[in-house]
Amino acid sequence: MKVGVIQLNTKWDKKENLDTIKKYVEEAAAEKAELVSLPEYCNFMGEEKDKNKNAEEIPNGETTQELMKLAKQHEMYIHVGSILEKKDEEKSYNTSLMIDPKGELVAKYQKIHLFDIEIQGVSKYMESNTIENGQKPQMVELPFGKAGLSICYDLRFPELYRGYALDGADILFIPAAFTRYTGMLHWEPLLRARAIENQCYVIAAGQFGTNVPGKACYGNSMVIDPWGTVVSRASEGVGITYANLDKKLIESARESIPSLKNRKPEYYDSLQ
Ligand SMILES: NC(=O)CC(=O)C(=O)O
Repeated sequence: MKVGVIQLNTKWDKKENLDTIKKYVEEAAAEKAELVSLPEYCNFMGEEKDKNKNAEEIPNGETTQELMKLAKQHEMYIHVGSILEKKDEEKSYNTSLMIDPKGELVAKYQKIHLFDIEIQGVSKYMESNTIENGQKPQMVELPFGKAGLSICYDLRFPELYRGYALDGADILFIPAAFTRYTGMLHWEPLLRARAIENQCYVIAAGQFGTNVPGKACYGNSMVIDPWGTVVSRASEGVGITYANLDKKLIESARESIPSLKNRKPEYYDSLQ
């Protein structure tokens, strides 16, 4: 399966953001990609006070409707890294979608782990001020195999991905708006670890550059194979990078090093 991973610099202007997405989806269709993956918060990034105003109903909101049309027009899967989904007057969900080539919404995942962190002298984020966390994992069946959905900060919680792998995932989607500072330190090693330990493809579309004044994202969107090799990586800026997923690499990784089969959970499941 050929996938296109779109790296964006999403800002507050939704129309401009959607136009950029359309341009890259069209390019991916011309390149015969079967699936494109978009980053977290692909249609809007702005000040905290504007987030809820830009949240939409799913599937009836403008962004979902537009992307459903686009998927149908180009007969491809669109993995919508995330958009703000309306919850109530106070809060939204940070929600990932999978749209199939008929233009139908086939999976929806709400970010479970919210980015509430403070690095002294560097940055502070309190995603839970504006976002309500999701409460369940979500897998989706693709022609290539099963995929597990997640978003950004979820990457730091390996138990979610192990659960997906044990439930038969071949692909882990990890769209993000990873910060530049934490990205330089942790993005690639964590992504490669998730791919290696679960012997899955990892597809990680990221935001790049400054989206909101004073806050910058790391970019480095990538596809990693089940051996942990980075097979495709976006360069600096906005753009698209492609990779061909090969089922044989999943089989060879799992046959050569059967670590998923060699687990002994009976000895450590009691640890908390
Ligand atoms: N932005 C996030 O949700 C996560 C992140 O930047 C990090 O974990 O670091």
